[in-house]
Amino acid sequence: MQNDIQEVLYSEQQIQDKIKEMGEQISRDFEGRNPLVICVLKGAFIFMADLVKQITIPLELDFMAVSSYGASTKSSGVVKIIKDLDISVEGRHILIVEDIIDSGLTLSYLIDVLERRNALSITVAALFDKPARRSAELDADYKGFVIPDAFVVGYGLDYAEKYRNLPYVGVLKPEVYSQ
Ligand SMILES: O=P(O)(O)OC[C@H]1O[C@H](OP(=O)(O)OP(=O)(O)O)[C@H](O)[C@@H]1O
Ligand code: HPA
Ligand SMILES: [Mg+2]
Repeated sequence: MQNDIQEVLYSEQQIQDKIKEMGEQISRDFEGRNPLVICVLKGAFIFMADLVKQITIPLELDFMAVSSYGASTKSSGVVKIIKDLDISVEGRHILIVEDIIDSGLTLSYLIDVLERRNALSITVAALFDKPARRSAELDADYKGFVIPDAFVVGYGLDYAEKYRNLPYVGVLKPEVYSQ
């Protein structure tokens, strides 16, 4: 697995330090709002677990699974809901937790769905932002790292379902996906 990585972008420690800062800021901003924190599976599962441990105010959490990449490094453009939420978003302050915003299609689709379900407010926390590839106009309210235009894996992020369990985030060697 390590042999398929061209370069480590962020170490486990750098990621944890950033998440601590994000959690502190979120705790201050959401005081008294009992947010419903939504994890966008599968990619955000590790970030979600680490982030909520750094949030010190009461919250509820739920999970939604969406997919648009499959075994490709480019978005199919079609976002599919694989698992929907259990808790109603109506009248709730929502914090969407995403691992990465790339084209922005997943997030714009999700925001649209949650607005139509009458969420009171929708805020986004994304660990990685890859602005070079954006086709939908949006940005995260809480952002970890802005990354270059490369396909990254690890810390929840996959290529064809592999590499999610790497504790750091790195750039995948192009020969791994172009062969
Ligand atoms: O901004 P976008 O171009 O839409 O890309 C970002 C989305 O793509 C990935 O999910 P993916 O569809 O690969 O599903 P996964 O989380 O199960 O890997 C990632 O986890 C984000 O949810
Ligand atoms: N890596 C893994 N999954 C992704 C990426 C990426 O760079 N962009 C969107 N989904
Ligand atoms: Mg994926």
